[in-house]
Amino acid sequence: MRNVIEVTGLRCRYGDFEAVRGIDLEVAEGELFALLGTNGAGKTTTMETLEGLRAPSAGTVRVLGVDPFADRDTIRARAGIMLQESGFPADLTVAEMVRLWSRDAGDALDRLDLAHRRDVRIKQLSGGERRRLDLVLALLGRPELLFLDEPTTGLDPESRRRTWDVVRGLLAEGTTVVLTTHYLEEAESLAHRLAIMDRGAVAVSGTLVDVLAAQPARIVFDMPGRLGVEALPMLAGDVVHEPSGRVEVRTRELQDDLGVLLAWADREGHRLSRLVATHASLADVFHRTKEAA
Ligand SMILES: Nc1ncnc2c1ncn2[C@@H]1O[C@H](COP(=O)(O)OP(=O)(O)OP(=O)(O)O)[C@@H](O)[C@H]1O
Repeated sequence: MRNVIEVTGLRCRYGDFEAVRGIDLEVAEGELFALLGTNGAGKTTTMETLEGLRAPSAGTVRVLGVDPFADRDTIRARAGIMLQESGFPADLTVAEMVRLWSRDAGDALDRLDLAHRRDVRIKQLSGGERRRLDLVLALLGRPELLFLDEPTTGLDPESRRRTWDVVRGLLAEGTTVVLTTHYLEEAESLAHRLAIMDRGAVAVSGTLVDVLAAQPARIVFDMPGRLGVEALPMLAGDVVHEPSGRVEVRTRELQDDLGVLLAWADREGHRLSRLVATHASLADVFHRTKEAA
């Protein structure tokens, strides 16, 4: 698969302060790449560099085969950009704003549930509606590469799901997407590949599957009766018995340990109430990253 973005040794300075400290990134055609990190980690600075809005202090950046800062025309023609904050003319209506950008809004207003707000002035839109309008505008011209900087901040759960559906539709059509978000479940549901930044550096990166598989999975249940952990069968994972009676098994052998546990419960006639078995979440990976820092 062709790389749409290649970044090597990227550094970005604001005066004496180095916000991005030598990062490497690759984004393949047609994938969704999530750039995650704590506040101030350097995500927006990196995105702005990829979008051609900022020159790097050092390193090389290739986007769609060009240097995005030197060749902004290429980026403008082929990429859609949804910034973290947009400065729309507040007195224009939604329809006027869309016409200003393009003759053909296609069904983007419909897809993002804004068609009924066409004649409303931008200043009268709710925060969530404005965010959806940002996305509509980024989609005009059917870009092959889309930058989404915190696209669902301020959206209610239904609008967020609708936005995810739109993004999934774009991926199915072959669009490449670079996303930043503070909602880890958003990245977990959409990303093929991700990087977690911490204070200007990449702390973790890889495919979503590999990043999650690197952390132990978890089995949680209420210990039956008044049994102690010594009653449990031999498990590969570490067992923690909370005073509340809840047991947590952290394991790299989820399927095997779950099988042993269920066979034991069956044999002994126990019910494991509130049983949950789950692979690691991005939230687990994120917290580990912060603990390790
Ligand atoms: N114009 C600027 N001048 C000086 N420092 C800046 C400027 N813009 C950003 N910074 C600093 O650079 C660092 C990285 O900022 P950046 O906005 O890239 O982080 P971020 O990961 O996007 O954070 P957030 O999640 O809060 O949006 C922060 O410490 C920030 O204070």
